[in-house]
Amino acid sequence: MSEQDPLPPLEWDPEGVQIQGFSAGLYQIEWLLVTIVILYLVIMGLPAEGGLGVLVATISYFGFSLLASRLRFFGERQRWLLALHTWAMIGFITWFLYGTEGVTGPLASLYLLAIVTSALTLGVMVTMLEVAAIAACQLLLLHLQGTDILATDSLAPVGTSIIALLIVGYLTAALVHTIHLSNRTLLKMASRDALTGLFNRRAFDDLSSPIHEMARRAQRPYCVVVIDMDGLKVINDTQGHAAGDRAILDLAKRLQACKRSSDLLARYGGDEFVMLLPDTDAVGGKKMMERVINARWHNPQSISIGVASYPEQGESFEELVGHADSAMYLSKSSGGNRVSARAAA
Ligand SMILES: Nc1nc2c(ncn2[C@@H]2O[C@H](COP(=O)(O)OP(=O)(O)OP(=O)(O)O)[C@@H](O)[C@H]2O)c(=O)[nH]1
Repeated sequence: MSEQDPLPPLEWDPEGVQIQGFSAGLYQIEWLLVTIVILYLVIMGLPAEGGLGVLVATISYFGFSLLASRLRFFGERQRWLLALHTWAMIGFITWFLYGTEGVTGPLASLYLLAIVTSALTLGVMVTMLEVAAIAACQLLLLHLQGTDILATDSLAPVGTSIIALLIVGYLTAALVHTIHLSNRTLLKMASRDALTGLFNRRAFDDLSSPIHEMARRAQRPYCVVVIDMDGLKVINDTQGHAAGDRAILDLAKRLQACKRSSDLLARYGGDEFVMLLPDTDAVGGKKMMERVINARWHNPQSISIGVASYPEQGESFEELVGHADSAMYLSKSSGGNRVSARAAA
């Protein structure tokens, strides 16, 4: 049996959670944009020329944003939906500036809302692409206003606003990237056991909950297994704590090498490990753990194992952990290095 990397893949998706969490903020930004536009129109009045177009665009954009928030687009955590929102924002702002002839005025800073939204969620590349698109839109608007876009005087205000967008977009995207990296590190630290690199108890309990839910819905079995090392205290006392640590790490590697990729393994604390075997009934779970006991392994530690299976031996995950733990103590009191299964409830 070959030894494998004891680190299972990180199964959470912090980026996806971040995108989903941002959806509420996105609607606030969109409504802020609509509020500013409506306030402007109330104070300044509709432009004499093209006023109807501006009004229709504002109402359509507000409708789009409202519909998107009601339909809960971001339940799927998809980036392209966010990109669609930012491009729609840029389109609406461009149309509004066209209608109000405000391309060189303070209203051009509305583009910041789209750029910040994009930088927070879509990364540097997309944000820079959007800045370039905004520059093209501004030049087009100047051209449509009859300005010579090659003249230095007309390029200066566009250049100033584009540089501001570049700085804000780049810095925001870079900061978000750094925060994202540190979130990953924190998540890893919070979900892994430092000695073995396996999931810790908190992560195991969190990851088990959807597996239990799926098994309940599909009426499929699964097994919870508790594994406890025999005699670790003696190793610690006679060979030192470092030898005890090595024994724990070695058992982690052995369990990792014996399990299937779909099985969940964690260090529950001290010398206790826990496994969840999806789609496995009581007979299969016991057989699998007997294979672990009998696996050819250099210097194998004696271990006591308890197995409890869903749904025969418990309706809830917590109940199964309790039963697997009692079965493990049965193995220990019977001499150790064996597997016991909880009798059907
Ligand atoms: N080296 C080391 N020892 C640990 C670690 N965590 C817990 N222990 C020690 O492991 C020992 C576990 O003691 P017990 O629960 O009596 O387990 P045991 O000696 O294996 O005895 P039985 O479980 O009854 O077979 C304690 O002495 C703990 O201090 C660890 O990370 N490293």
